[in-house]
Amino acid sequence: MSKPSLTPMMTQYMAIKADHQDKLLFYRMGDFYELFLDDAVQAARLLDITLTTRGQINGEPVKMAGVPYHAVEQYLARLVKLGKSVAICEQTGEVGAGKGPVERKVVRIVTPGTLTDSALLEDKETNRMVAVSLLKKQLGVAWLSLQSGEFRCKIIAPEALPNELARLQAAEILISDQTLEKLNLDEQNRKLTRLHAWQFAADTGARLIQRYFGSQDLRAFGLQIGDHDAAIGAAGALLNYVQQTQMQLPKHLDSLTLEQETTYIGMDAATRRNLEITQTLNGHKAPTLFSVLDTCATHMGSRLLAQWLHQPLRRRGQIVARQQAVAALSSQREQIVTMLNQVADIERIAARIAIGSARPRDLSALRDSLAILSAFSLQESDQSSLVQTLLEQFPPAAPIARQLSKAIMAEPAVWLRDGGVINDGFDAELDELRRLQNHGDEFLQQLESRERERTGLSSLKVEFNRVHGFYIELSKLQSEQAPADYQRRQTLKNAERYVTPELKAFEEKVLSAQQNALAREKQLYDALLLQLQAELPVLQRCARAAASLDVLATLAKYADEEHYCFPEFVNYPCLQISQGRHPVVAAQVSQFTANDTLLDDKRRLMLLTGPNMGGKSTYMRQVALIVLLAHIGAPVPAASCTLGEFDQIFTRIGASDDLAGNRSTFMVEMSETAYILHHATERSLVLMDEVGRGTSTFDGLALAQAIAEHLLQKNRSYTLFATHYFELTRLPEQYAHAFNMHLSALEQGQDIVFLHHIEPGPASKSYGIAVAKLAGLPVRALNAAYRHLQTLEQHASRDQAQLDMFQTQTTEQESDEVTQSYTGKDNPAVVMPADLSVLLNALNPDELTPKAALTAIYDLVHCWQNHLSNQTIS
Ligand SMILES: Nc1ncnc2c1ncn2[C@@H]1O[C@H](COP(=O)(O)OP(=O)(O)OP(=O)(O)O)[C@@H](O)[C@H]1O
Repeated sequence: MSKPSLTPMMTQYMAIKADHQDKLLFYRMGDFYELFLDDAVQAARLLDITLTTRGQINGEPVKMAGVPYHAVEQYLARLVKLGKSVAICEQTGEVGAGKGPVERKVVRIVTPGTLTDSALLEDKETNRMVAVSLLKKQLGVAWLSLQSGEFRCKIIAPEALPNELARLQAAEILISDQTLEKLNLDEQNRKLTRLHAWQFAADTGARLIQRYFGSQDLRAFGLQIGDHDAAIGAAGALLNYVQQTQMQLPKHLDSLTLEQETTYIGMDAATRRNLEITQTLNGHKAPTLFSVLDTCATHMGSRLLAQWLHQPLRRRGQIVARQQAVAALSSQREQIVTMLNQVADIERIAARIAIGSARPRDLSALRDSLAILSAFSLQESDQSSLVQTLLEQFPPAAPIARQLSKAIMAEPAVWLRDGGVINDGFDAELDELRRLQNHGDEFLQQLESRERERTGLSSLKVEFNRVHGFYIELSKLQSEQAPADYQRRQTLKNAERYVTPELKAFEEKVLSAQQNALAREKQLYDALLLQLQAELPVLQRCARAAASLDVLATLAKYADEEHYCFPEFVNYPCLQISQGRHPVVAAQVSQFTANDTLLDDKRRLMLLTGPNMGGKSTYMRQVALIVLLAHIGAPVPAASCTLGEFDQIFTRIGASDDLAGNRSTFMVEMSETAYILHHATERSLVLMDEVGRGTSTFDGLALAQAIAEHLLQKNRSYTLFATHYFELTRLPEQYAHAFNMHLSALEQGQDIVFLHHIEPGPASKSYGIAVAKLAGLPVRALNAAYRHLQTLEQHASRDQAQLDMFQTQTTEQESDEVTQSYTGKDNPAVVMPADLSVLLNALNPDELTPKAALTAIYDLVHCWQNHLSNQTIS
């Protein structure tokens, strides 16, 4: 096949594209970024832009789509949200400098995990890139945020990966095909970026880490070749990827830390979802725990709050230090908020300084923010050592603020290329160039009056425009008398424009002064950025301290205004909450009923019953959210709260299909339950909401009972177990550590009033039909439901008799066998040996409909016959 004949520009395009096959290539042509061929087709579909053609290759039109350069950020943001990476190719050579197309180069690669541009980032979210590496059965995870400089790694069990990714809320996941094959990750996941396995090699990783931090030994980071190879490889892959996409390694990354499993309270992915920490179950951003609590003054504070909520601490010392800080800030909250309201997002500005993309307005905002922070003090900061440490981070920024005040104009231009960024008096050379330009006005005025006098022409004016530069203008009428040294430049309808040698010489001087001034400003600006890069650690410490102060002051508001209390931590098993509230639901309903909770070593499993809509899910989540808030050092929505030690929170709430993962609702329910039974300990909080309801009644009941028993006997976790299976409320008869509670409701005729109040003992009824009535089910259907309910209850009383016997026979050791014999409605073996007197006792003739009476007679006869035949056999 003959080689396609390409234009020089297409040849250049193809060569650049060959290095960026897996990305969309934005190829700069004048005021547009153009995409060609398949890239154009993809971009046209994803961005809804017009697909056109330009030229031909082998007789086929070349598909092309473009976006204007000034609006590129909004297009990039959309592509990145869709998980695409984009290579930005700029014109780097002089136009017309040589033969062929102007020189072009890829200057950066925009990927979901490496964003730093404020236009492409969510203000309140931390963008993290995570690398995953499996080496000899050891799974290493490393993560990095280019905006905050966070850089950490961890060794985890392979099955914990989905939970870790959920905790880190990864924007991009770097992984090799080999690792992906062995892990249970969805290959279609848009966040995956596949890299070669060699990029995760531990020895290369070690070299990159040591070189970046200028250290001789990995042990400084708590890492060791041989012990932590997978984590080292993952961290190395991240550094390499940043270098490749940013064309540099920015200097602001934190010292790499190895995170321990015991640092935070563990929460699996399902728990984070179910507790609606930063996202609702429907995928919305509000109302969530975060959206309700977040009144932070700065975006840095909001991001840190979200981070704290996803990483509740286990170390008591840290928690108590935060509690003390919140308490100390309470009386000075307004002062802090007023101050922070004037502080910009220093963390993100620092990141842009690190990669050299900070704009003039970033620096003026930084200057103002640092000046405010470094002058800030609090009177009663000595009540908390944490607050004192935070405040100590601000004064070292004062010299940077002073330097910026000297260097940057009060209100600099948006773009450096327009000039007007560097302050007057900062640089003698720049001042001189500017003087030349400004002096120009005086010169022009003098010239104008001189020429008027010389020519005696009253219409003479000296002016300037961008196209023609400086000129002398005369009206048409007087143009006849123009002196001989006036050279005509332009003819208008009513005027003539001229230049003189003197004016030309002046123009050259001014224009070159202008260009030189712009070039000098750029030089000075770049030098300033370099100086600031050396100050990055100060800036980052300042940003983090401001963010922490913001979050602590925000939490103080809840202690003051919403009557939240500080939990007390004890060294014995205890989960005691009095007058607890659900922070999100309480903010939404007009009157929230506060409720108590008490679990301890003797009360391990609460069986929670009550009508639909009675408040069971709300109550259970409220307990988990209070435990979570307690561990971020926040006050909690309760009158008092005492907590023992906690290691993990698990929830099995609600039913959702995982169609993409090829798992039915029931399968999801059981996999999540299996995970809990395998991992929960006696320090874990477990919420089980209606487990077993996804299958047939008997299977569901059998499973629910077995799961509750497992939690009681094996896991011994603090468990809240909500159920509609009333049979389960008998568990406390067998297990001393189980107890019943219910959410109360009042029945008024066929209607129901929810009290939402928790009370001891099991609920007496489920009120399902009353709730259906509230939901507006047609009267006809409701009446039919009442009739069916009556019939079913007659049958149930027979089944209940069987269950009674079944339960009295059960011992703890036999419970496994019993669960198996209790198999389901399709299995004839379900019929248990029946006791006639129990059946008869359960009958209430006054309440029987004729049909139910007939069924009861059949049952009795059947039971009697069984009894007789059993006797015959024995
Ligand atoms: N303590 C409370 N005080 C006031 N309102 C409450 C309280 N608890 C719950 N509610 C209200 O009742 C609604 C239903 O609560 P929830 O979903 O917790 O009930 P449920 O018992 O879990 O229902 P179901 O069994 O149908 O899942 C909530 O959306 C909330 O509006």
